[in-house]
Amino acid sequence: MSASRALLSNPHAGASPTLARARARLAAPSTIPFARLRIRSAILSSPAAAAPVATSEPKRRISRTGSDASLRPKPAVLVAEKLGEAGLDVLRQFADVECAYGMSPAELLAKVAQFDALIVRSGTKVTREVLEAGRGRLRVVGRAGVGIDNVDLQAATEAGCLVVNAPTANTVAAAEHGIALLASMARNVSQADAALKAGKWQRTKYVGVSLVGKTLAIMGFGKVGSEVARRAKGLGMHVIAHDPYAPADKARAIGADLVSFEEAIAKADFISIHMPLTPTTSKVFNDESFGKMKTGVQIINVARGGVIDEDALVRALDSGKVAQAALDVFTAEPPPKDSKLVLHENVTVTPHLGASTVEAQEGVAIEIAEAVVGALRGELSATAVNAPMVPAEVLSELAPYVSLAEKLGRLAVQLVAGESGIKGVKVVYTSARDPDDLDTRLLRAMVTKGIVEPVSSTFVNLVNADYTAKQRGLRITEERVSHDSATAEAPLESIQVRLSHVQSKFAGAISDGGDIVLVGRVKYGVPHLTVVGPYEVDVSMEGNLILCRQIDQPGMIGKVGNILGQKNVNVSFMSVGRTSRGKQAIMAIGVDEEPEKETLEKIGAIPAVEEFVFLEL
Ligand SMILES: NC(=O)c1ccc[n+]([C@@H]2O[C@H](COP(=O)([O-])OP(=O)(O)OC[C@H]3O[C@@H](n4cnc5c(N)ncnc54)[C@H](O)[C@@H]3O)[C@@H](O)[C@H]2O)c1
Ligand SMILES: O=C(O)[C@H](O)COP(=O)(O)O
Repeated sequence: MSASRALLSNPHAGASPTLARARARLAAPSTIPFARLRIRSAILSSPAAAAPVATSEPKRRISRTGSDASLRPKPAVLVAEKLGEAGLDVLRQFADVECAYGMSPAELLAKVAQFDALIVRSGTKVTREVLEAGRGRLRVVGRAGVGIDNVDLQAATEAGCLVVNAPTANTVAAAEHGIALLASMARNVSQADAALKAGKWQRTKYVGVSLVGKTLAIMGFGKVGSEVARRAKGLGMHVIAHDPYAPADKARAIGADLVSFEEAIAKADFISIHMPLTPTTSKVFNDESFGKMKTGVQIINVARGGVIDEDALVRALDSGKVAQAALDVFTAEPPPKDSKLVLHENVTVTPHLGASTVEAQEGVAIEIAEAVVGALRGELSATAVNAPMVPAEVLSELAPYVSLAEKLGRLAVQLVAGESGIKGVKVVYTSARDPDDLDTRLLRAMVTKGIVEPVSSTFVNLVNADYTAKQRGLRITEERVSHDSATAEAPLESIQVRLSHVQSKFAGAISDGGDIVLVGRVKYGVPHLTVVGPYEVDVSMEGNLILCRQIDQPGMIGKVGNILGQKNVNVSFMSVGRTSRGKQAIMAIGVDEEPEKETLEKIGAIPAVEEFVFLEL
């Protein structure tokens, strides 16, 4: 069995022979490059043992953890924002803890190199500079909360620094804050309160609207959104939800109907936003979407400010299209003092208080403290959001398959129709290798990454993939098919990703069994897409892809190529697959850049073309 396989084995199985071998290899510094040893040490070994302190190391405080470890310094943890006492207690049992709240960026930069771990909330920017300054010592960043948009994950990964968060402990607090804003906004509580304190008794001016029987649209049906839905049902509201990736049965169980974005915003009396800030959701609430809402709609946002175009919201409030908004989060935090949005008379604001309850802060503090201590001990973390821990030789063999697995997942999720939730994912590996010689955990993780990351703020890696899939109700099953080949040189022949019983925005991707099916293989080290639904194609998975289903007839390649060529869109690959001559065919076209909407529409307007879809790889 190869060493690479050993390192992909279950890390929790401490006594397993594979892990023992992996550890033995790592314990032999003469054969392991230092960088790899350091990466590994962040996951499995005791940090102090794995990274002995050089005598020249500056400012390292030495305190003793007991006779057994009398030569080991305790790790040092810097807590940069208010953390609950229960969490601090957990940390203090293991590490030297310094709480330095309210540091300026310069103070943080000056201090960070003295610590093994840094804990922040959303108010501290953990920038590339901070991570560079901590390089060599800082090994863990703990985000005491969900959103990690204030941590430069790429820089952390490059610096070999593990980032962990606390994704569950503040869910209920955020949901309760959403409900508080909903009720308070509907009854003008903040405006009436301010007026009365200014001496005005205005009973007629502040007549509110009732919640019972009204339609609430939950935009983003994840942890917080589904808890808001539960509570709104209790208030007698009719709840609809939009989340293209949420399981429909979870929504049904709560009594919410999953609908399209358009339907949700058109039908809602109240809209509550709970989607993460991603390139797709950035400013998704804009002039166009406000225009499609009911006049007098009321909007709550406790997710991230950037999902709303704030200037457009001011315009919608001024015109009366949006009657009121209640906002806990802003594009810039804190927002400018003269922000028209914050000062608008029909807007209720709170300073990012969603997670700020006594209970949530204690819960988050414990959740993050345990995650940070575990990471410092070198254990695998269920809430790691990055983890550069696959050794080089494993990656060099699996790298193209890792990329293939992620790209198949990424393509598959983009083929899912807006209203349908993903229920089950099946990954089929065809390989000539003995099953024991192929650990598919990394590949499965990458399929999950491909499916989840385009639609969420979650970062998926080898450590947190299964956890993430479970959290999202994604059932991933795997099957191995033996490939009768003379050589087992290549680890895999092909990978198939199958999304069961979903609707697709591209009917050609649906196989006979009603599933979205994609198959890919590695050719000359490059991932290729080889099957879409029932069609065989062969297209390199680089850049972007246009899939086009048409009646099989001569001249189609020329027509499509011409349209793209006229618009200077470079075609990298083109492949046609068909079920039988003269019937339907699929054209897979690799393009270097995204064609303009009109160019794609021209392709769609070719009479023989039945459907097309543009996909980002
Ligand atoms: N105000 C606060 O203090 C506070 C507290 C907790 C969470 N949050 C924020 O709330 C948001 C949700 O948190 P969560 O823990 O529920 O996350 P989550 O990942 O559990 O849920 C997010 C949901 O949004 C869905 N989604 C992704 N793209 C979408 C799209 N284009 N349209 C509709 N839905 C889409 C995802 O499928 C997922 O189900 C995050 O941005 C988080 O940072 C804020
Ligand atoms: O993402 C989160 O967890 C919330 O936005 C809370 O942020 P906070 O920890 O700064 O309150």
